[in-house]
Amino acid sequence: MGRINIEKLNKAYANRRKLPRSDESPQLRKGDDIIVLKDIDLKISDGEMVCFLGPSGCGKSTLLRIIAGFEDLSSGKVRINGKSVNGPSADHIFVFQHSGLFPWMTVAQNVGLGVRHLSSDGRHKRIGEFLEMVELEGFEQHYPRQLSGGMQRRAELARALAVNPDILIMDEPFSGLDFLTHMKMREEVVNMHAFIQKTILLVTHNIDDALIMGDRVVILGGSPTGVAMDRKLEFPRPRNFEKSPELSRLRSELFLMMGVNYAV
Ligand SMILES: Nc1ncnc2c1ncn2[C@@H]1O[C@H](COP(=O)(O)OP(=O)(O)OP(=O)(O)O)[C@@H](O)[C@H]1O
Repeated sequence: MGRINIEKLNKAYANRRKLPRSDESPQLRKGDDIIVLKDIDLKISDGEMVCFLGPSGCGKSTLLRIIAGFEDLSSGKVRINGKSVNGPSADHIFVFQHSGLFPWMTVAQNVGLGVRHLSSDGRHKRIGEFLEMVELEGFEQHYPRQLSGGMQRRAELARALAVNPDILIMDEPFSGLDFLTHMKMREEVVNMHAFIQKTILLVTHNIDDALIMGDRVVILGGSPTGVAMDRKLEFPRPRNFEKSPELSRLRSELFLMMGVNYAV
């Protein structure tokens, strides 16, 4: 189960830069707190795919790091399945990283990392299942350097899925991929989500990705950052902007919210 409850979450970092302060324009001094996230309230249901959008530097990654337990919050509460987060939990959460494969291990060994507790047969079966899901059967004995960038990303996805986490955290999972691989990977994540029904938190800069993939889109914004928009996406799948005027209208609305007048 992957239920997340965030209440009145605040996060501040100590300012390490020394800035001048004049009476006319008081500025932040070294040691003052910089508030990054303010009063974030979110309830995420088990199995929901939530896409987070927001301007660069607004605190999307910080929020996910706090949920994953890698970072402390300054005040407020984050609960996963009713329990307060106190540090990373490998049982519940898997953070999908690109370039996360170990180069000295084969694809099968990399994918099998999180399932070492299974018997040899069980491990073999699990590795096979997920390599098949990401269409990498036949590449078990390859090393990461022998795979294309897109194949490496799919192997990383198989590794994340093999762990069978309650919550999968993906911070810009498609960055650096070419257009077609990006589209394919996006489709794979949507299909995979429909199949495994796990909670997925995905940070992206790409409005189309959020609208095509998410069960819900959360836009972070403002200064300090709060939840600027939280919208359920109840559009049927596969989603298509051309066939759904309503989805297309929402797309234009989001582009405007992000400061772009003409969505292309
Ligand atoms: N360890 C840290 N110490 C001080 N400030 C930090 C630290 N980590 C992040 N910040 C600041 O917190 C803010 C939010 O950073 P974060 O990386 O969460 O933003 P983001 O929305 O994920 O950005 P991007 O979209 O560019 O990846 C930024 O202003 C950043 O400089």
